[in-house]
Amino acid sequence: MQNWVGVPCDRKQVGHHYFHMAGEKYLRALREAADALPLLMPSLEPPLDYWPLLDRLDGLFLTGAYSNIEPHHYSDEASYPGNVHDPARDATTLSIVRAAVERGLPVLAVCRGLQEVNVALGGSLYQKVHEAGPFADHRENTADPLDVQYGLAHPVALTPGGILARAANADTAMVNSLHGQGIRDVAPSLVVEARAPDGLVEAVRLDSNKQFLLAVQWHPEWKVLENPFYTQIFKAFAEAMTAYRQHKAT
Ligand SMILES: N[C@@H](CCC(=O)NCCCC(=O)O)C(=O)O
Repeated sequence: MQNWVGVPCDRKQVGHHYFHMAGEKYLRALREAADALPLLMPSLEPPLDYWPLLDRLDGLFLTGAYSNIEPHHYSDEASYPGNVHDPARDATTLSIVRAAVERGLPVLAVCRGLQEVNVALGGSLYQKVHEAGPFADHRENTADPLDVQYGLAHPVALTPGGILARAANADTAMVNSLHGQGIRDVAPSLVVEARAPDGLVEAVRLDSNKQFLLAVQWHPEWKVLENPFYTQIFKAFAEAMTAYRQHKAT
């Protein structure tokens, strides 16, 4: 049986109207590397009541997005001028992450998704990693061709015994890098799964062996089947969803 994965949408204006959308590369990766059925979840405001749907899902997947979480969700700092926000997505994802954790639903989160997981569970973010202390600039050069933007950019050190060290079968891996924000304080219920050479937290998991929740700052969905490490991340998510579905049925 195929696993059903909920994918919260971005809310974006196209022309005169608002649309609810998710990037196709994420949906394809879920189908091709996790053999899952992705189901889009609109981000209306106020948020829809997704509690009954969560009973039917086998997993939750949080995509990346160009928008940034509004800082009032994690600090009293003002947002900087020109910062792009999506308050409808914030309202949807922050509550769904907490609901998913409450019920043990497997979660895989990418880039903005990692930032949402950390904020939903009580952590905080740097609004501009490249202006915060010792960190490198983790942003892509938007003038580069896409294959360069999403190409391997730096190594990450993987926590021994973690989900990612198992997926890579190694203690380091190369990843891409396309983000301006990043984790400042790790949420109390999360542990670090990977760090960049400058010390920035690049991946976290739930500090409990009872539930699969993995969040990564890079983009494993990019050409997922061409990169064995990226493929294994989606396979680990698929295995967790199957185990969860089978347990639900008993
Ligand atoms: N805006 C945040 C998150 C970055 C991110 O998720 N980028 C994704 C871009 C589009 C895509 O590939 O889906 C930040 O800058 O930190």
